[in-house]
Amino acid sequence: MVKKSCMWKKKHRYIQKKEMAEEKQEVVLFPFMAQGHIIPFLALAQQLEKREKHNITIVNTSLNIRKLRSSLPPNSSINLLEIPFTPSQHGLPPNTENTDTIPYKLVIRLIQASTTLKPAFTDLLRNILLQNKTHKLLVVADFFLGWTAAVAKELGAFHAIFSASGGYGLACYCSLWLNLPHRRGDPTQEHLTLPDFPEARTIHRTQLPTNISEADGSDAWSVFQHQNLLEWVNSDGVLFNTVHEFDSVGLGYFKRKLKRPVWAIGPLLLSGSGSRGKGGGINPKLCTEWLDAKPSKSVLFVCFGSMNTISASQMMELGKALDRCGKSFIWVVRPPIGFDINSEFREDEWLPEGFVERVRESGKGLVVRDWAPQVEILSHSAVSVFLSHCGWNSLLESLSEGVPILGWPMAAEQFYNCKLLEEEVGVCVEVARGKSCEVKCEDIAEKIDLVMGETEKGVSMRKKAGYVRDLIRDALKDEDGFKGSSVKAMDHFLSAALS
Ligand SMILES: O=c1ccn([C@@H]2O[C@H](COP(=O)(O)OP(=O)(O)O[C@H]3O[C@H](CO)[C@@H](O)[C@H](O)[C@H]3O)[C@@H](O)[C@H]2O)c(=O)[nH]1
Repeated sequence: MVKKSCMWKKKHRYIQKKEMAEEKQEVVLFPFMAQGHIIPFLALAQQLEKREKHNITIVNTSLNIRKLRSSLPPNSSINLLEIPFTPSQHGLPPNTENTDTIPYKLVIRLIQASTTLKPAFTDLLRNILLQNKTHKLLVVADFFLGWTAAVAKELGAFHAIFSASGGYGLACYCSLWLNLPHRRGDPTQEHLTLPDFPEARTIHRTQLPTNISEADGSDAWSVFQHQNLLEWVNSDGVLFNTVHEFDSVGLGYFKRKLKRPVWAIGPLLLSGSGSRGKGGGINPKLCTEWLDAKPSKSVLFVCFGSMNTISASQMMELGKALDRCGKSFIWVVRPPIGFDINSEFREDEWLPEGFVERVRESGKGLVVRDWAPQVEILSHSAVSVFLSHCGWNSLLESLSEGVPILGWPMAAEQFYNCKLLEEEVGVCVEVARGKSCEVKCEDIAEKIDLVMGETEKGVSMRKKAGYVRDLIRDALKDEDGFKGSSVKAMDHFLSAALS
């Protein structure tokens, strides 16, 4: 009898819980299939989970869902839903479901292929709506998935674009796509201005990513970007993984263009990056132990994000520069451009002679293959400066810890992220530009010395980076009745989505 009543209570509690869950607003998050996009989406999901007012579902293709599952704690209430996708139907190698396994030139194919997910995504949303009593659905989708806005609109759901990039960088990038072409006509015209974003002042031709400098409006990238940006007008607003205090100019561009609200809710940061990427690399514990043995603010961290790499000659010069400047470093390496990104790393061929043994024996450096626990590294007190490709997540992770940046932008909006942080915020020095520029080891070493040493520039950058770290912490503060700008923006966004 006792057993029976216990079972009844359990069942009753289960039904109650289920009913409560059904009354919550459904939130469907749909990142583009790239680590630099999935990671901040996951951080957003975790932040919404804490509010306990939503049923949260992340949608993606099966391999990405598998990876996401392994990075969620077992007690997480976040649902993961697979959407069918067959890479070979789109001319992609088998198992290509994420930009981290393909060379940059195939990225556009994956982007184009993502538009074919529309029918399956529509069915998935319909099913979620059918199962939810409140019929309240909020869809948050990646800026590359503009087509999802029309789908949400048709189903009566609230839709927001989520940008994993910052406002300023994305404003320059979008403006360039909207004002094509930029191919070299007059060779004396080295500088461009953006007609709808004059705040960026001038952009040098070398700051154009290859796909933009070659675009003529009819190539695959142009066609996609144009269509995608047009679709944004169907959305109810744009969420940015950024901080209003240092990115208001770029955010203003989108308010003006779209006449929609824009919410700066960042930085959305995930910890435990060791388990969220491709794996391999280095054991995070080993990495921390190595850093523990280093003096405070003495280590340079070098990493170019989840999908970029440099040319073989640039890699060689960077290796020589690290040798020459004598600073301690952690360098995440992957095969240079033109070689299979998933192949063995040939240190004898791509790095200076004896480099790996030399740094291992002297204890000066750690050369990590493929993937390192970046967030943990940047938060270690031994780290002084981050040599980065200026992907927006990397920059936010660095600035959240007050670590200044040596910028080596390579693609997409990275050139303008670097420009913002160098020209407007003062926490970055550009060390090189692009994946094909000629670099000299002595120039790189000189810049490393400049920012890591006790130079006027180095001291000022470190001071400013500390100031930006405090700004970021304030933006995220939610205590004693004080709400920082990013917390407030999240509140405003959610109340708009519910109303
Ligand atoms: O060894 C590594 C390499 C990367 N990461 C993580 O991977 C993410 C990389 O993101 P990001 O720095 O933004 O670089 P990308 O992967 O290149 O990001 C793409 O997406 C970004 C957000 O839209 C854009 O700013 C970039 O231009 C675009 O290349 C970060 O969270 C890193 O912490 C690691 O944890 N370990």
